Amino acid sequence: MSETLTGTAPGTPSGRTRPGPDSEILLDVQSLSVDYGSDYGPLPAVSDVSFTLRRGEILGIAGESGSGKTTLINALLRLLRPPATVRSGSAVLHPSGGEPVDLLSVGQKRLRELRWEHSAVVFQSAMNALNPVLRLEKQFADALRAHRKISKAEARERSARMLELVGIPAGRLADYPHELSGGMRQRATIALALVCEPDLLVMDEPTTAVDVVMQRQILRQLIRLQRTLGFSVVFITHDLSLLLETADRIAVMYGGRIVESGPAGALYREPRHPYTRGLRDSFPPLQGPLRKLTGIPGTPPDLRRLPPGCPFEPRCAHAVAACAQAVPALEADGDRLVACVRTGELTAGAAAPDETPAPNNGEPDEAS
Ligand SMILES: Nc1ncnc2c1ncn2[C@@H]1O[C@H](COP(=O)(O)OP(=O)(O)OP(=O)(O)O)[C@@H](O)[C@H]1O
Repeated sequence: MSETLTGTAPGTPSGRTRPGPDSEILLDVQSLSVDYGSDYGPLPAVSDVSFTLRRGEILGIAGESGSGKTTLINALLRLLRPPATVRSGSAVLHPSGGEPVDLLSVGQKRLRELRWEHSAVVFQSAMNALNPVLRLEKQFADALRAHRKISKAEARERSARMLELVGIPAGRLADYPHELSGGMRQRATIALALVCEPDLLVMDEPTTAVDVVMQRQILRQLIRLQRTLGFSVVFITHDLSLLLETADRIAVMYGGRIVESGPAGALYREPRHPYTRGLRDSFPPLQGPLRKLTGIPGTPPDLRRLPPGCPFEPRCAHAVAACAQAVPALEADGDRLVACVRTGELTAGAAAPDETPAPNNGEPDEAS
């Protein structure tokens, strides 16, 4: 199902103008499924995922470890390696000034042109993404001059501007990565990804390796950069609270599927899928009063033995017989899309959890 959310508020907590439903679409992902080949047969790591990303929009994708987030973005970036196979789907990028292109099937030559110029990525291990034996200036210039016909002086000037945009003095271009502090290296990595001013920035847990204070600084910086340069972001994390202040919309993944998506603030404050609620209550909020952290009982699903119905059913305190029978469709529910047969009842507060939830192992599990 295509995600066409309406009713998003015009502003965000950060003061950015949130792209509305009429904003131009940058990326249109439809029915994407990815399997890993194994001795047990194909393991469905991503199943029937659809979403759209608008120009200037920040989309957060949240879910526990193993929910399929990295596989999803690796498919979009064409970084999947065997035994992974894209089983079906399309991911059409509308690059500025160019023809729409399906990232899943485009030829290698065009793909190389699109990288850096139209899409860039910051990985989990952002700290190690810089080449330790090259000064920053050389790394920035190499990226720029591979894609733009510009002089050395122009490349230096652009690199300096980009570094300054992330709060690093231009003079540090002469430094080697080890001469920067951890937070600076992280920000330099983001600046490098953005040096060719791409339309799309994909970030896979970019703040995992830094402390909470640094996390917030980097996220604020990201929002400032987004406001200045106007790119779109797909931001992946296991911590829903990180997305509250950063993302315009959030999609929550479980067992390879999107189980809920909607405007970030509303989804965080009033989650409709029981898994979204469990994920939210697994991490302390970045701001506001502390909540009791409850975690989610049980463990994420084993892809070799997915239940026939809702993948979350074995861990869900609200599960009823119908939940075990068929995978619920992702359906519109006001400002959201939710894949839960009980969404109406749960939203109205009519349903109490069953007396005895049936988690896999009965132990609270850290959602990470
Ligand atoms: N090379 C592989 N071969 C087989 N299965 C894999 C492979 N890589 C990932 N998987 C499985 O695919 C599923 C999705 O993994 P993926 O890394 O995409 O999830 P994730 O949500 O990004 O988790 P994390 O936050 O830990 O990276 C998991 O069950 C994982 O075990």
